[in-house]
Amino acid sequence: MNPSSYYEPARNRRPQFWRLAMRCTQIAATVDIAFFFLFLWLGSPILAWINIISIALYAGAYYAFKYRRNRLAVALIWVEVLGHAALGITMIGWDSGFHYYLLMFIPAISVAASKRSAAIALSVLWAYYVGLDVLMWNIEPVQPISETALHLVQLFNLTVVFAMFSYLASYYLQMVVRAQRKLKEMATTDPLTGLFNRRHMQFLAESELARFERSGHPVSFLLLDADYFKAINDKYGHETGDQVLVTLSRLIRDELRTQDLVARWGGEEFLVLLPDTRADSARGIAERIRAGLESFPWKQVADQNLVVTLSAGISELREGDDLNSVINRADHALYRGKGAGRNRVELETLEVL
Ligand SMILES: Nc1nc2c(ncn2[C@@H]2O[C@H](COP(=O)(O)OP(=O)(O)OP(=O)(O)O)[C@@H](O)[C@H]2O)c(=O)[nH]1
Repeated sequence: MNPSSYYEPARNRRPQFWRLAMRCTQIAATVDIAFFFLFLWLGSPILAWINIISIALYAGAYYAFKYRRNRLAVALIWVEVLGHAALGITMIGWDSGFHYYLLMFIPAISVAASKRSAAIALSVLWAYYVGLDVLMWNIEPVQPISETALHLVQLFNLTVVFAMFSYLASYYLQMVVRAQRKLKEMATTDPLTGLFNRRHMQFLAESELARFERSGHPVSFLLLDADYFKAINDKYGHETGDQVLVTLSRLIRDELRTQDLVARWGGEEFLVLLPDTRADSARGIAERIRAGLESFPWKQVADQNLVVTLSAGISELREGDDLNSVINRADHALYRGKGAGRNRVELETLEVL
């Protein structure tokens, strides 16, 4: 158990699991309604009325879950499944297949309980299952039904358990896929701007470098840095600063093609990788971004006086380059632009090579 979940109340942990448990109580109650009619039809009114008790227990469990009394809900489900299995088996025999339902607890226990509690609960479940089996070797069913009817009940139970296991498996698969997607998103994107984060951009850029080595297609890099961003934060506050960064990211993204990659490289610094683009064309793109920012109605974000500009440095990948060298050249060009008064786009120069 990790420390954060230790301090969380048990009922708040794994909400998807409890939602699934609620859905299962609904399904189980529906199955018991079907059982009620099946046993009436088979001429076993006692077994039919046992299902009414089961439906009441599932209804109780459903409302207990709804009002977050999860412990009570789980207790009611245990009572129902253990009781129903024992009654069904002792009344009409082991071949009725009521014991299959006990197996449904195995994944549920493993997911919901801590390791130690799961080990205890699974041992108790195993003992109960085996105990019922041994008992039925030694006694005859109390209210036997015809062999055909017994077969019918077994088929029904088997089908329900198959369907429920399939449903649980697909639900868990869905949950795992969703969690994986979320984790991937968290590992690769910057939470504020939604752009790639620095680490993921490094990974993507390395692949572009490898592609360049194979194909020799041109690749350009733009390093963009907001001007006087500290002053924006100081004057308008950090929250407005954040909004400026979000808007800036959107404006940059809007000027790029789908194959271009853009990342938040640092606090107020962005790196754009332009595949199949020469430095001259990259300059045009950077100019468009710069001009777009200049003409953007920033008063939407803060007040009338907010002005946001950026400086950009450009480099083009050359043979023998690694990621550091090509970004370094863009960085030098960027700081030449800063030194020359900001709100400028500068190309790399040969002396930095
Ligand atoms: N609001 C906000 N500010 C940030 C974030 N990340 C970095 N900053 C701020 O960005 C500012 C960058 O300041 P500097 O590096 O001095 O650069 P600058 O003020 O833009 O000056 P020049 O780059 O020289 O034009 C710092 O005050 C950082 O605190 C962020 O996520 N949100």
